[in-house]
Amino acid sequence: MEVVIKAEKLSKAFGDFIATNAISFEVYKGEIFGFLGANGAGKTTAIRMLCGLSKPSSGEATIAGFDIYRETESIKKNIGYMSQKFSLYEDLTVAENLRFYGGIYGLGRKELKEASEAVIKNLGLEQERKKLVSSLPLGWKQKLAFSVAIMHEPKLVFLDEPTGGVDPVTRRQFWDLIHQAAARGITVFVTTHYMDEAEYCDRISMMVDGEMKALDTPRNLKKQFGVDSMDAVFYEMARGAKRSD
Ligand SMILES: Nc1ncnc2c1ncn2[C@@H]1O[C@H](COP(=O)(O)OP(=O)(O)OP(=O)(O)O)[C@@H](O)[C@H]1O
Repeated sequence: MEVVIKAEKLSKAFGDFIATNAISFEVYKGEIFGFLGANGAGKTTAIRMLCGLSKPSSGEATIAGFDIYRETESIKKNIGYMSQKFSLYEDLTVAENLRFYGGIYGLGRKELKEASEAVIKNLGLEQERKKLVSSLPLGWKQKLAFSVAIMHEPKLVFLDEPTGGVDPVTRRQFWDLIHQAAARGITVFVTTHYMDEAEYCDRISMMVDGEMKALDTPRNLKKQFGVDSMDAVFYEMARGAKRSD
């Protein structure tokens, strides 16, 4: 299996406080990897290091084979990123947003046109292409934002609570898009607070107080804890946590 993320004892301290404490794990090509943990568990800090945005205090990691200390430019070209706070330009149309971001990702004219058409068709936005993004429902904006984040076919996409605030049906549709991307070989690294979503991941890791306390398939984790839902696994893991953010 091709390793897309490899982290070894990756740590980040802010003064005396260790936000992320010696986490080690691997994520494979095309895998949907859930990165769970209560607020303040250290997820965002870890993602920032993996994207090459923040220098670790210690430890090693590679993303698509590139070193997170020395090859951050190559990492940026090979990843996509979307968070709940990531917003498209509300005062640009759907088509203009696609053109704008495609340009930033360095797509050529022909590639950009093809990729934009593919997104519009896949999301069924043919009638909306000339509408301002501000006029779209939140769920559509999120689906569009995700599609934009993978327009350049990155090896890996980071999704930081991508579905916050939308209803279960729309979340389900969003996850269909995630599965499509993974089936094309894009690795998906996703944080969520929704435990129904955790069930859709191939493997789940659980961060507690900066440490990675569990890493397995949802099925094995439920078995390990003798419970029948990811909700119960999460509760069992998080209830001993000291941090409350
Ligand atoms: N720049 C910083 N300086 C000091 N402390 C920080 C800094 N960034 C994060 N922290 C602390 O590190 C801990 C982990 O924060 P982090 O944002 O990584 O958690 P998280 O798991 O992503 O939580 P959330 O789900 O709320 O985003 C928190 O206690 C936070 O206050």
